[in-house]
Amino acid sequence: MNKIVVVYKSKYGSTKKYAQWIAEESKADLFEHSQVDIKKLMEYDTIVYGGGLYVSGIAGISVITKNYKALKDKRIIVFTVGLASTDRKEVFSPIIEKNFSKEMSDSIKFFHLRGGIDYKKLGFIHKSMMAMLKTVISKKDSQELSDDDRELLATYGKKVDFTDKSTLKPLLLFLEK
Ligand SMILES: Cc1cc2nc3c(=O)[nH]c(=O)nc-3n(C[C@H](O)[C@H](O)[C@H](O)COP(=O)(O)O)c2cc1C
Repeated sequence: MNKIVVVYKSKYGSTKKYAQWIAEESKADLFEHSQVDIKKLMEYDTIVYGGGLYVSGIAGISVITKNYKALKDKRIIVFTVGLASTDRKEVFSPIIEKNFSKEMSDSIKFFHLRGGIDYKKLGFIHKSMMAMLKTVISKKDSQELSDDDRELLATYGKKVDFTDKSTLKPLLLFLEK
């Protein structure tokens, strides 16, 4: 039997929502990342890890990367949840390079999903970081702006939610294999 576990770290809830959907659809066990250790993870054949993106870091990913030696013969799937649109591979290659060794990235299967942001709910540090990012983007020439830059400027200070269950289809199909 293929025993599946979904583990996630979510600061504001988007990653948690996707993790719950995946666990429901694949009848997997579900844990917040602080509830698992290597002993728990070793009980499963397939590990799905989801983390929110914060300045290109994947929240809580060390539970996989630090334990990779013990986990490497398992099927590992990592999904990231961020604001950036997910159709541009060039955005995600550096994120994978930053968070994983070559050995890890060759054997882990990655999926990228869109989350959301509610500026009212951001903590002080995150609010300041987003304000700095807005300042940097605002200084760019308009020809230099990416679609994501334009979207950030248009939605800055507001609430946006791009979470969409249907975007999980490729991940769920992969899990069925
Ligand atoms: C300080 C900060 C940094 C962020 N950095 C990124 C980033 O590098 N790439 C991205 O796509 N989204 C980024 N985001 C957006 C979050 O990834 C997005 O809000 C996501 O839905 C968070 O998921 P969570 O609520 O499950 O933690 C950032 C948000 C904040 C507040």
